[in-house]
Amino acid sequence: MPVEEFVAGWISGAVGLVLGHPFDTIKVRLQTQNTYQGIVDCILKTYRHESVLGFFKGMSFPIASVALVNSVLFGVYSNTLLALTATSHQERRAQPPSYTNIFIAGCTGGLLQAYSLAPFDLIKVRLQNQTEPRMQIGSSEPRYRGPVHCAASILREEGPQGLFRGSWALVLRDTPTLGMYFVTYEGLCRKYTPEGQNPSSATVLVAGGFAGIASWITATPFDVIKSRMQMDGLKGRKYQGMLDCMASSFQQEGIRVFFKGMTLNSARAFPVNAATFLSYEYLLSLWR
Ligand SMILES: C[N+](C)(C)CCCC[C@H](N)C(=O)O
Repeated sequence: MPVEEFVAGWISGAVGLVLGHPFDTIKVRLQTQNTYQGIVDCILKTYRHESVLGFFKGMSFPIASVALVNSVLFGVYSNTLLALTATSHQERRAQPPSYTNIFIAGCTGGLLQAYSLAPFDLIKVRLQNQTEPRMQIGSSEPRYRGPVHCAASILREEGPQGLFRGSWALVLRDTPTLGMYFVTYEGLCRKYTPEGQNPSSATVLVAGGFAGIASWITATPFDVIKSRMQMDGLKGRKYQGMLDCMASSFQQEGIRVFFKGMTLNSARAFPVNAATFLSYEYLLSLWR
């Protein structure tokens, strides 16, 4: 089993993650809190109230877990393709796998990454939604003191299944859209690369960026539901389950609710996934 794929997935994910975190925080706040007028308002309020640090809330767990999550995604993807087509990463330029196989492998990677991501993503979202400024004497204490305290409190108050709140929505968000992610990436690389050659760095950047945008645009409706399910349970239960969350969000806010955070998801997706794929391809070419 090609171990390099797992390691390359990890490092490249971490690079992308730091770049994209401020976008992510604003998005999560817009999806789950109704106190902001829009993107600019949310950025200004966050900055005034919490300084630059506010944008980086909840980042430590994603950094720690991206090793697991991204190595699962890229590792499972590549090894599923290996099982389906009997080609390794290096052989795939000469013998390109079919888009159906790429899609199946991407969905498999997506399904497994969603499960490994669920508890870390939940903690991230809970911390991102704490708007208390950090390290100010006399200001009100936030509910969670940090990621470990957050995890421990959820475990104590809601039991182990509490850590997987929203994971159904997360699985639905990630499975088909990660299939699409790899199909878009491969498709664009093939289109702009002469046959049998490796794609140039510019091609990898652009293909990675657009793969990110395509998959995030389609993932946004379930992303909203996922974030709301994850915040539910904090102050009692508002939703009976995922379907109830969808129905009541729709009733209260109309169809627009499913597109909350779409602009930010797409803006974040380009740099994050361009950096992710570039470092991924670069690392794999080093280890060849
Ligand atoms: C499938 N969906 C678009 C939801 C996630 C795609 C994940 C790709 C990358 N780790 C990122 O954070 O952008």
